Amino acid sequence: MSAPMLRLDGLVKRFGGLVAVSGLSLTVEEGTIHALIGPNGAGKSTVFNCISRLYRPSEGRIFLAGEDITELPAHAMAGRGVARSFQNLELFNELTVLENVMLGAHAAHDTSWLARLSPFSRPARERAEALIEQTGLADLRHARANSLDFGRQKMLEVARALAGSPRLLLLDEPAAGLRAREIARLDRMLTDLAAKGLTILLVEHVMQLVMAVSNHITVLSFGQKIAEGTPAEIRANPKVIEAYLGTREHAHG
Ligand SMILES: Nc1ncnc2c1ncn2[C@@H]1O[C@H](COP(=O)(O)OP(=O)(O)OP(=O)(O)O)[C@@H](O)[C@H]1O
Repeated sequence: MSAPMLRLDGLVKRFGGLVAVSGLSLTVEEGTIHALIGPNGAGKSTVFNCISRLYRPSEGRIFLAGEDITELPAHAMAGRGVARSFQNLELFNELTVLENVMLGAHAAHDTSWLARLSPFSRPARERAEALIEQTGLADLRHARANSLDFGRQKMLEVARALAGSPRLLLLDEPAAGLRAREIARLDRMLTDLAAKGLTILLVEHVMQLVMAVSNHITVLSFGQKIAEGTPAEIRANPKVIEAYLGTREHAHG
C-alpha cells in the first residue's frame, strides 16, 4: 500500500505559553478532499503554516507521500508539489490575470530550465489558459488583477496555486466572501480536481462547501482534534455542535 499524501504525527505548535496546536495527528489520502474545520482561533491556519513550512513545529513530524518534510525549508515545498492559497490574497496587483497564473507556473516542480528561461512558452501558456477557463476568468485574461472583484480575485488565487501542477493543494478559506454562484463553481472545480488525483486540504468556514466536497473532515477546537469522519458523521457529532455553539455563546457574551 502506498503512503498517504500527507500525514501529521503528533503536531504541536506553541507560541510562548499558548498552545495553538496540541498533538494533532491526521492522514490525508491521495486524491481526496480533507477539510480542517473549527471555530476561530482553533489552530487551522497554524497547521497550514506548519505544513507549508512557514512555521517550525514545536513537536511532531510531517510526512509528504512518505517523506519526512518536517525540517525542509519553505522554498523547497513547491519542488515537492505542495501549493497553497492564502486567506488574504497574495496576487500581483499590477499584472494581468494571465500573467499572475503564468508566474504561478514558474515555481512548478516539473519545469525544465529551458521552460524557466521562457516562461511564456506555449505549454505554460496553454496550461494557464486552461486554468483561467476552468476558474471562469476567460473573458478577463488581460484585465489587471486589482480590477477584478473580490470573488474573481479569490478564483485567480486558486488558479495561480494550481499553475504549478501541485500534488497537494492547501486552500485557506477559498469560499470566504464568494457569492452562491461562485461557491457552486468552486465546488465543481475542487471535485473535478480531486477526481483527477489532486489531494486537497481545505480550511473553510463555509459549511455548505465543506459538506458538499469533503471526503473526510477533521474538527479542531483550541488546538485539539475533537472529531473526525465523513460529512454525515461530523454533522451529527454532538461535540462539534457544542464547540461551535460554545464559541457563539462566548462571542455574544
Ligand atoms: N504568529 C503567531 N504568534 C502568536 N500567536 C499566534 C500566531 N499565529 C496564531 N497564533 C494564535 O494561535 C491560535 C490559533 O490561531 P490560528 O490562526 O491558527 O486559528 P484559526 O483556526 O486559523 O482561526 P481563524 O478561523 O480565525 O482563521 C490563536 O490563539 C492565535 O492567536
